Amino acid sequence: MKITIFGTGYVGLVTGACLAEVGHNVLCVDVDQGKVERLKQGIIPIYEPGLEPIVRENHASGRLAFTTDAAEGVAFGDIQFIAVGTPPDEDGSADLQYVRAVARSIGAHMTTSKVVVNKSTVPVGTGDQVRAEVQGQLDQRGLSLTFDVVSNPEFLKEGAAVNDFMKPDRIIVGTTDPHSERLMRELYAPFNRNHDRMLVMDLRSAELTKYAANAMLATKISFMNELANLAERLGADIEQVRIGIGSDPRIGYHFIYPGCGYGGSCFPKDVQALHRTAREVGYEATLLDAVEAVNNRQKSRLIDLIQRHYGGAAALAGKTFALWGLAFKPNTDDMRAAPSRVVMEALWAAGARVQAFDPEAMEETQRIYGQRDDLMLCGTRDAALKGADALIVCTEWKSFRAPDFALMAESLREKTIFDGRNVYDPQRLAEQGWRYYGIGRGLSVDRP
Ligand SMILES: NC(=O)C1=CN([C@@H]2O[C@H](COP(=O)(O)OP(=O)(O)OC[C@H]3O[C@@H](n4cnc5c(N)ncnc54)[C@H](O)[C@@H]3O)[C@@H](O)[C@H]2O)C=CC1
Ligand SMILES: O=C(O)[C@H]1O[C@H](OP(=O)(O)OP(=O)(O)OC[C@H]2O[C@@H](n3ccc(=O)[nH]c3=O)[C@H](O)[C@@H]2O)[C@H](O)[C@@H](O)[C@@H]1O
Repeated sequence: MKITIFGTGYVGLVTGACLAEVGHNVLCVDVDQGKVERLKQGIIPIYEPGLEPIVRENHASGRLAFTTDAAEGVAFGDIQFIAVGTPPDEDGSADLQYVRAVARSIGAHMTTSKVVVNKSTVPVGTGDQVRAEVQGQLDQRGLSLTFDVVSNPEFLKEGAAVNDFMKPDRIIVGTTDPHSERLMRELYAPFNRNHDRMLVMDLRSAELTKYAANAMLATKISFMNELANLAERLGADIEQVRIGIGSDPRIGYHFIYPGCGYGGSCFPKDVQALHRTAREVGYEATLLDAVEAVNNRQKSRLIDLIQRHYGGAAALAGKTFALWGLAFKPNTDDMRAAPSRVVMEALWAAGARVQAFDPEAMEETQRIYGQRDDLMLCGTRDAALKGADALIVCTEWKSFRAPDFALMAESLREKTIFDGRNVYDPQRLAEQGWRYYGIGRGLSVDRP
């Protein structure tokens, strides 16, 4: 099939590459000329495991092409995917300007029937707006062409995007039109061989399913972080509690890791946007409000622990901290809403210096913060420790899991670790003379 995808970000590029990989012909359109030029040369703008080879191979085979020309894009695909950003507006609602702009482009250029598939995460009712934008352009051109608007939200995770797309848990398709459903079944047939993963529903339900999934996942995390803070005060260890509750199949072990808060481009913005949508229809979503508030507080948890250890914010001036993990999670270079940023910025505000290392997000950190006297980007994990007062872990990259603690003790000025992801064993470290602070590990810290 011939597919056009508007937007070559995490979702658009992964979708394009994976659809081409199974044999479809894909044209990706982006307004960012530099990005399109780099993609044509096989340069991938993001770090995403497994993405580069499939982009290169399918581009070379001619099944995956890139352009900035919207008219060319609209002419190409029977299916027109919208996969552009929906960032938060000032009031927390989703900013739909990019989605609307693509819908207008489609209406402005189409000359034959199309199925417009929205993959961006959008508030309930956006499908109607997309339909109105396309129709508005057709009306202006005096054309009467048939088209359908389908919702097909994406559930991939950064860092595992290719695998998630190739082996989806479910494929949500929001349409009541039989022709669109047939087309979507044909499109996704290669991903649907083992058993039927396609769930067809009305468009509004599909739009809400996406927010419901992200809000539920964010709720699990905030719940665990709330419990972690409680465990700390009660002298319990949240890691034991996590395992204890995870063994109940109704709860499960997945996605209940406490930490220094959830980040990334989606949970923070989607929880906010759903909260905003609720308000618009006269419903106060108390739970969503709490999920967000707990997360915002959690991102400062490491700073609270650090201040407590040193006896207040003023005592941080002149100190140097080694910081491992800048990306908002492992296996990505994405730093959008990363907890590390809250930690670094608070340390700088208190007059401390940071020696940071991340396996993939160093360039992104440089791009965001530029050159600063109080930030040293170090080439290796171990180099970041040299002469620092203590270590802070913000992201649980695999290579941080089993460091040589004896060697670390020689590099650091004090044997102190602030572990925002509970990677290490407090008992073992205590035996080796370390001062260890984790999240919700009441046994390892002085109780207030
Ligand atoms: N990042 C993720 O892991 C996931 C994101 N989503 C959702 O998917 C949507 C896209 O997210 P990302 O891929 O992360 O965004 P992104 O910000 O990485 O990429 C968006 C791309 O769209 C391009 N663009 C903007 N206007 C355009 C236009 N008129 N025509 C063509 N291209 C245009 C931008 O230049 C950019 O390259 C969002 O709604 C997001 O919430 C959904 C699931 C996972
Ligand atoms: O809509 C989206 O964009 C995507 O958002 C999330 O994916 P992503 O943000 O890439 O990453 P996650 O693995 O979900 O992690 C999000 C944040 O939660 C944190 N987290 C995750 C799991 C956990 O148990 N505890 C925890 O603190 C991570 O450290 C990270 O900061 C969802 O998992 C995807 O299904 C969804 O498609």
